[in-house]
Amino acid sequence: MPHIDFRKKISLARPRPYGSNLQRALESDRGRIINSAPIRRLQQKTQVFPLERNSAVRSRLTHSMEVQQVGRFIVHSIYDRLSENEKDAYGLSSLERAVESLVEIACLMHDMGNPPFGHCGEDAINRWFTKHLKELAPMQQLLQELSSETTDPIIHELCHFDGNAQAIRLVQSLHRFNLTYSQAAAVLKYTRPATERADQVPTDKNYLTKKVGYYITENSYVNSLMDELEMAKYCRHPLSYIMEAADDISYCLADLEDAVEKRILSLETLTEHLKRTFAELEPDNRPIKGKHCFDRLLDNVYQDAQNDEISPTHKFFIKLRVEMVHPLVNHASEQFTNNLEAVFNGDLNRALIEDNSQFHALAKTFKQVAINHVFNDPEVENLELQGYKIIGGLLEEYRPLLDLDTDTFQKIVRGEGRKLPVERRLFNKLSRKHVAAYEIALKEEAPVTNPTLWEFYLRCRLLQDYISGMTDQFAFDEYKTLLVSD
Ligand SMILES: Nc1nc2c(ncn2[C@H]2C[C@H](O)[C@@H](COP(=O)(O)OP(=O)(O)OP(=O)(O)O)O2)c(=O)[nH]1
Ligand SMILES: [Mg+2]
Repeated sequence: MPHIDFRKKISLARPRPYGSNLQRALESDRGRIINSAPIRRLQQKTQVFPLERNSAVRSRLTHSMEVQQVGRFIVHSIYDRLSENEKDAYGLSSLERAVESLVEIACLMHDMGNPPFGHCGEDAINRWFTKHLKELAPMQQLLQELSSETTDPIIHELCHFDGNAQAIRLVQSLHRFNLTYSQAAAVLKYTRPATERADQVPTDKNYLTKKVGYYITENSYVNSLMDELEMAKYCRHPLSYIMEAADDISYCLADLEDAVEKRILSLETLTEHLKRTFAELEPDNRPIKGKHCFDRLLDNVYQDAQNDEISPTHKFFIKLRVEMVHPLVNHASEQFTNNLEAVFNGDLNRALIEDNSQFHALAKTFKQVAINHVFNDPEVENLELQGYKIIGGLLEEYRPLLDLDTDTFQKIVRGEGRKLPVERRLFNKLSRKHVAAYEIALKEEAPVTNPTLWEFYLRCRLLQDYISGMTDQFAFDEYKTLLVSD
């Protein structure tokens, strides 16, 4: 086995270096993230149910805290699995606290770039740009002047807004958190630059690149991070696999618990759906390592819950979590150590728990039941349609800013837009932080040679930053305010 030394992947290096103690550096990363506005905003962002008023139902923040807990658990399980000699050989002996902290904070951060209204928020941004980008006045002009080789990657990128790429942008360009590269790399879930199409990437990296990972504005940052941590092109940081597994394990159960809390499913129908779906995926229904087979296990959990006089639902999910989280965590940690070389190199082209095992079938069962019986609930779909309307409507309202030519927009930025009363007022509503990032990027060396294209790209990004940074409630309120006359 080639040399595996985790000290190469877990280090003090950061864009603006300081200090010499790894533990203190990571404490400082923790502090900056926990005290940050993007983390606080997760409390009003959709996990599954948009604009949810029932506070017992998960927001992205409560979900992220649960992911943190599972992430920690996987780290402990990995360390328990390795002998002292192995830990020494892999450079992991003195890194347990560091790994635990990096994973916990990566888990807390993993959704911070997600827009309001969850999945449909991302989709709504991309639908709007796909439909309208080429109609915007500056783009029409650029399409006439420049070759498609120059414009295509930029168009591709602006039509592929992604919450994961936005998290990297928040870390580097919008908040300048100056995190250790190791901390940021643990959140870098996909490794494809947004200017590249999925079919341009080698097939042995197709999972790692199935979605865009980072934008052109963070390209040089990600290149430095990859150099510093010896990550090859399209490869990941090993700890990102743990963050991903913790997310998968957490939400597959939590989404169903929320559905029961919202009375979309009863415990009885949920139990039936789970049994039926698992039987389709695993017809031989073998006992789950050291436990009963899934049917029997579910029956026991269900019966126990019925005997609880105060809260059968609470009891059901506590028991189900105990029964499911342990095997799934053990499986994730086993996959991590069994595939240590590929995980270390970041070229394991799949998620840890997605290995066609019985555990994979378990996680898939929970996700499948949510897809078939929760996400398509009429109430959820109605709220999502509202989400589409709100995001699309907001972008439409801000469209006048994207129709201006560079010089006119620059006048507004300089406060000289008196003759453009609507555009000036719209501009004044944008976040100063986002505008500052736009202005800084314009002063720095441009990765795109045509200055008009680059400015227009940054202006579109500015709008995407603003809209995606909103909470569900803020987006809804803004929409009502701006469309008051309609
Ligand atoms: N309402 C609704 N929720 C969904 C749908 N599909 C997935 N979800 C939920 C399941 C999870 O709680 C959560 C996952 O959110 P993410 O946007 O982070 O997706 P995921 O982590 O699977 O993908 P990623 O690789 O991070 O882009 O969204 C859907 O079609 N409708
Ligand atoms: Mg995600």
